[in-house]
Amino acid sequence: MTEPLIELKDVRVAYDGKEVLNQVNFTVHQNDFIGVIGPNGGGKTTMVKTMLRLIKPVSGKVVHHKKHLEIGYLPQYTNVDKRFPIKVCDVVLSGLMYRKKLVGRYNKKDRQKACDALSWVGMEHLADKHIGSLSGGETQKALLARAIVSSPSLLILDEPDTYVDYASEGEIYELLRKLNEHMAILMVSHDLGMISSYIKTIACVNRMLHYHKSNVITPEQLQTYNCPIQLVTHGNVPHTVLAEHKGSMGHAKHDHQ
Ligand SMILES: Nc1ncnc2c1ncn2[C@@H]1O[C@H](COP(=O)(O)OP(=O)(O)OP(=O)(O)O)[C@@H](O)[C@H]1O
Repeated sequence: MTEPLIELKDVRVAYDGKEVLNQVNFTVHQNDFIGVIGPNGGGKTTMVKTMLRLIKPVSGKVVHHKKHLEIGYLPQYTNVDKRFPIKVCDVVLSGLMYRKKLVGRYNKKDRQKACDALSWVGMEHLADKHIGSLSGGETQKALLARAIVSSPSLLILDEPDTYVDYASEGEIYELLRKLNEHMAILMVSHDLGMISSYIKTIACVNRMLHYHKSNVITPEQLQTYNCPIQLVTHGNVPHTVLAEHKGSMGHAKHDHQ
């Protein structure tokens, strides 16, 4: 077993007294690539925000196992104002901002980190462009570069495919596969079919969390985990088989590899 990075212990979260997460016990280890799935409103984003300590649980604990655990985060809805005249490289640099005492005081080393992050996502040639001039997929990659600029131990992505088209999705997931050689990844997705060949394990979140130690899951297992999501098949995008089933939920996948 690899080193634990972050752990939720008996976590319970509520908004205005309404419980959203209950008895969540979950550990992310080094090298993990976990797909977080669940129905709308099941508590996926809430769990992510709890891990990031943006939300305080009503009870239970969030343990960061490293003293300064570096976490890169790509939120579901990003607040980049495209009308704001900021260059792509400055957006990426802003991923280092919280470390800086004064905004804007980036040194040569920071700029090199931003270049490296942009090169990871294949966008170094767009460094001096205005963020507003990028396409949806390019913007998403710039934001991914921002999330990895601090070389985090853990990268958390909340539905990274929200703004990208079908072709760019595969490209982004391939990139994540390479990044996973350097950092653990936890990715919320509504589309298990698309991500199943990239992830290693699955966390099903619907108020409670059920951890599934494989990237192959059946509709019956989803039912047992009380995780009612639809499994949709995708054209010829490579993905592993979601095991054959005879149940009534969703559609079984077929192997395209
Ligand atoms: N700030 C908030 N205040 C009150 N209720 C909230 C807040 N944020 C989320 N909720 C509620 O908590 C529940 C879980 O929301 P959350 O965003 O965590 O779910 P999710 O699984 O990420 O959903 P989706 O798949 O639709 O993005 C929902 O019922 C939502 O309306």
